[in-house]
Amino acid sequence: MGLTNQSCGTRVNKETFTKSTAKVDYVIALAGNPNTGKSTVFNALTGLNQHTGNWPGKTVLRAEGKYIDHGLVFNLIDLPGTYSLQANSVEEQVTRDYLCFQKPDATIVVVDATCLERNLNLVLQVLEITSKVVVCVNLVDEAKRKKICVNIDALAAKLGVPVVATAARDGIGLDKLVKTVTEVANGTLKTAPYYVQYHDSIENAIKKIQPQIKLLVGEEEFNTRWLALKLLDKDQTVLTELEKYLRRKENVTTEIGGELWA
Ligand SMILES: Nc1nc2c(ncn2[C@@H]2O[C@H](COP(=O)(O)OP(=O)(O)OP(=O)(O)O)[C@@H](O)[C@H]2O)c(=O)[nH]1
Ligand SMILES: [Mg+2]
Repeated sequence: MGLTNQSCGTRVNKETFTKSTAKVDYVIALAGNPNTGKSTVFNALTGLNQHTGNWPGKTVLRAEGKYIDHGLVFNLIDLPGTYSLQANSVEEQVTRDYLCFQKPDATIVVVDATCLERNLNLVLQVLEITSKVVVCVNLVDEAKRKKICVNIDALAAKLGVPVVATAARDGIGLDKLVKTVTEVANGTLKTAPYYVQYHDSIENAIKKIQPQIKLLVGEEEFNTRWLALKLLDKDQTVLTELEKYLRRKENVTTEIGGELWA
């Protein structure tokens, strides 16, 4: 089945869209290895309702656009292609910081059906940051040509998040992708992500410092297990971003406090 008027940015009724553009109901991130079809998915969903620029302070292209599903407006962010979230490159840092500190309502991880194993490394890393994930197994047409068959249900059961097969260039599977993303974003579809278990010494260290991190950043704010891992890793870039985030939060609280007392 192809895209529907209801779900697709390119085909959505212009009048309906214009009325709703002022508000955004959900923010959705698109992540994935380079060349997996992220921008193809992005363009198919947002059509002309998109704009590009650079990420603040970086020479990395940022594209974002809107689409509508069931009257709700979704802001889609096309993140740079990355093989991991180790922050070894500016692209990896942009993607990791966005997922961690901007906290999108759902994240689509686009993977290549013809080389799934290599792509799953990033999926596992994204799952460590956020549980609100939909895996989009793209290029299934190419996989079929190479006689590769991906067991979508088995993959979903193993990862604990929904998995949707697509051939984005031909618009195949995108309506199901949109529906699944809506369900994950609004919480009607609950996920139970697979977490990598580390060596006992690391797991014990995580247990020790996680409560301290929860006290510092608040329980609901972040995936404190992931932050604990990064701190154990002595990842300075995460510390810097966390400090910035906490400073911003403190300023907002002070401003709100000032308004209340004024
Ligand atoms: N056969 C086939 N080709 C596809 C599909 N989706 C995307 N492509 C092609 O794959 C190539 C890469 O697609 P992009 O959408 O640019 O991939 P990307 O993930 O945005 O790439 P980067 O931004 O460089 O990381 C393009 O030539 C697309 O036309 C698909 O489902 N099937
Ligand atoms: Mg792209």
